Amino acid sequence: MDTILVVNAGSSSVKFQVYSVEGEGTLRRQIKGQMDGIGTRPRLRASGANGDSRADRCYPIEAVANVPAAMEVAGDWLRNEMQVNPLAVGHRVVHGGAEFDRPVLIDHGVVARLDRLVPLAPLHQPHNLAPVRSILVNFPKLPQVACFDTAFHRTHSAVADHYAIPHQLHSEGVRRYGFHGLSYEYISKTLPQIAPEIATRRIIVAHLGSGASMCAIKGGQSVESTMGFTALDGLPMGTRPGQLDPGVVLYLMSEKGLSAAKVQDFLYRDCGLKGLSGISNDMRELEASDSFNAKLAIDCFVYRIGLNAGMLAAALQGLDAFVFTAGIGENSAGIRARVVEHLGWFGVTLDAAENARHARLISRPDSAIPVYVVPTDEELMIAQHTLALLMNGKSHDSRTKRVS
Ligand SMILES: Nc1ncnc2c1ncn2[C@@H]1O[C@H](COP(=O)(O)OP(=O)(O)O)[C@@H](O)[C@H]1O
Ligand SMILES: CC(=O)OP(=O)(O)O
Ligand SMILES: [Mg+2]
Repeated sequence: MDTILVVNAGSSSVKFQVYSVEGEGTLRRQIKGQMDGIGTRPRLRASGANGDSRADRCYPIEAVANVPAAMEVAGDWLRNEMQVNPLAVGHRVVHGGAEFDRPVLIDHGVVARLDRLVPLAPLHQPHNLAPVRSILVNFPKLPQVACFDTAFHRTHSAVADHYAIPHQLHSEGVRRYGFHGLSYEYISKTLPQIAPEIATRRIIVAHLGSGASMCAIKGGQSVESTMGFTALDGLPMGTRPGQLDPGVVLYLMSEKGLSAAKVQDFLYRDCGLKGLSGISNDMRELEASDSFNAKLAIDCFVYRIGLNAGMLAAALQGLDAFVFTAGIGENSAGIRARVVEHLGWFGVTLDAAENARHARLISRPDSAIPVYVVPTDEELMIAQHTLALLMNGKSHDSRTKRVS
């Protein structure tokens, strides 16, 4: 069977899918799995084509302490127990910089150019590139495709993409890229089937996972994102602070004597829900906790989502729908209810029963706008892009290029 393997390394999980390639270039999912809870409660779960369980294994925290360890466990399982021997591999690569505005076939030159972006995504890019390199060495003939989190946001206006800093820095690439683009692309492509009446209108999508961001989408295209140059900006995340006065960074360096490397580590690993709560970066643990600081962390998280919704509604000049997705957005009825409360000023009302059962539409009929829960599928986007590049030598979606 001809298959495509998709690898998606996030900040707290490694997700993978295997698709068979059938007649006329149709993709059929054969295996879907993930190792999540990395660093807290590592668990490998995978299912087959019919949703049948293929694996459900918990690991001691020290056995899967980080993303590379998770990748190794998942890779061994796919090779040795599932005998996966793919035709091509599609990778999520978080940062495509100014150069990569669409998926690309990988060679050594591409890897070298993507390697230069490691400082702009230190929590992800090294993990994204590690399997790419290992496959290039061990299976040099196996086609590999890189699909970027940043690409979907290349439709932003020049105004949205500029920081108010001297133009020279913008030309060098210091600009607002935005991330989670594969997830937003999937939602944007899926909405015409599930909610055609709003699909081309003004939508905020809240991708609330270990990394979290929100995207303003109009006419199916990204117009604004809460994330910028790096995946540090915007909402508080599992271990990242989100929006932070740059003065705090100066203070850490000049008054606390932290080196640039220490500040980087601090901002990517010690802040966000973990830093605020002092307990965990994992929303499940915070929701289960009675601690004052766990509650504070959740309060800050939902408050900032509310604030950023106002900002994105301004970018869209109105709002026609709100969509929740990713680990927290898809699974936590409690957080969704709290966020909708913050949208109450706008006339948004929640159907508590539908929210509790994770229905697709969770707002009441009298709500000012509908609120949806749409499970994301970054891996399907990657598989489609990978197949399109294999078949045509071009990307699945040649998006309108930004004019700037
Ligand atoms: N049932 C749940 N309730 C609350 N939070 C959940 C639930 N399931 C997953 N999550 C949260 O989702 C987050 C992981 O989301 P995910 O989108 O998989 O992140 P990433 O891709 O960045 O690793 C974690 O904070 C986890 O606690
Ligand atoms: C860009 C980013 O934050 O990704 P993730 O949510 O997968 O960590
Ligand atoms: Mg993710």
